[in-house]
Amino acid sequence: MTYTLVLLRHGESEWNAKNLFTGWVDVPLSEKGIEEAKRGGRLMTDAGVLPDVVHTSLLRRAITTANLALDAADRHWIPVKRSWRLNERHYGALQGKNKKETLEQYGEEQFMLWRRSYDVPPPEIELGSEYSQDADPRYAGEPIPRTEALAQVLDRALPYWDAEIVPDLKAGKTVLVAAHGNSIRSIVKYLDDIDEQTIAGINIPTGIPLLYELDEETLKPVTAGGTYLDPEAAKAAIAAVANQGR
Ligand SMILES: O=C(O)[C@@H](CO)OP(=O)(O)O
Repeated sequence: MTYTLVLLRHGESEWNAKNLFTGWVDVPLSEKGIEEAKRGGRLMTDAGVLPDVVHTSLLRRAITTANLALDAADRHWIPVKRSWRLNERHYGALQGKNKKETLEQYGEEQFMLWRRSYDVPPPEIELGSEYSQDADPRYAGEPIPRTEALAQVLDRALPYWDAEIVPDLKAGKTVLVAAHGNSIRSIVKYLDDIDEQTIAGINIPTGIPLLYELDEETLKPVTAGGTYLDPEAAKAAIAAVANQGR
C-alpha cells in the first residue's frame, strides 16, 4: 500500500506577474493564476486524485488556489488546516523588490545565492517597514523570521510535516498541500533526499499538481521526484521560474 500526497504551488500571483520578490507579502492571484488554480483542480479530477484533507499556508495566494482547485474538483467541502509553517520562504529585505533590477544591481552570483543557495539568506527586513509582517495579527505569538534561506524553511516546515501531515497520510487520507515555490522545494528536498547543490536547480511550477505516492513503511516516494499531473506544461513552467529576473 502507498499513501497519496499532492503538492500544489499556488497559481500565478500578481507579484509573480510583476516579477517582484514576494515571500510573506500577502498578494492575490492574477487572472492567469485563478485559471491555473481551477485547471489544477480539473487535473486532479481527471487523474482520479481526490483530496480528503487540505493543508495550506496563511497566505491568500495558497488559500485561494486551494479553494478554487478543490471547487473545480468538487472537493470544496473537505477539512482544511493552515499554518505559517507552510508559508513561502521569507525573502527578508528583498520583499517588494523587482527581480530583474536586483539581478542588475547585485550581479548574477549574489542574485542566485539569495534566490537558490541552500543556506545564504537575504539581508533581514527592517521591522515596521512596508513589506514586513512583524505587526500582522495572523503571526502573533509565533517565532516569525526576518529573513530565511531554504534551510530555515525546511527547519520550520518539518515540525508541521511530522505533527500534522504525516498523521493524515497514515490515516490513509489523500493529502493536498497548497503552498509555495520554496516551501514546496523544502518538502521535496526532504522527501527525495536531495542534496544542497542539486536542490538549487529544482523549481516548482505554478498551479500544476505534483503527485507523490509514498511507501507506507518509510514514507519515502515510490517514484523519485513524484509525477506532475501535466508533465508537458510543467516542463515549460519550470523553465520560466528558473529564468525569472532575466
Ligand atoms: O518571490 C518569491 O517569493 C518566490 C516565489 O515567487 O520567488 P523565487 O522563485 O525567486 O524564490
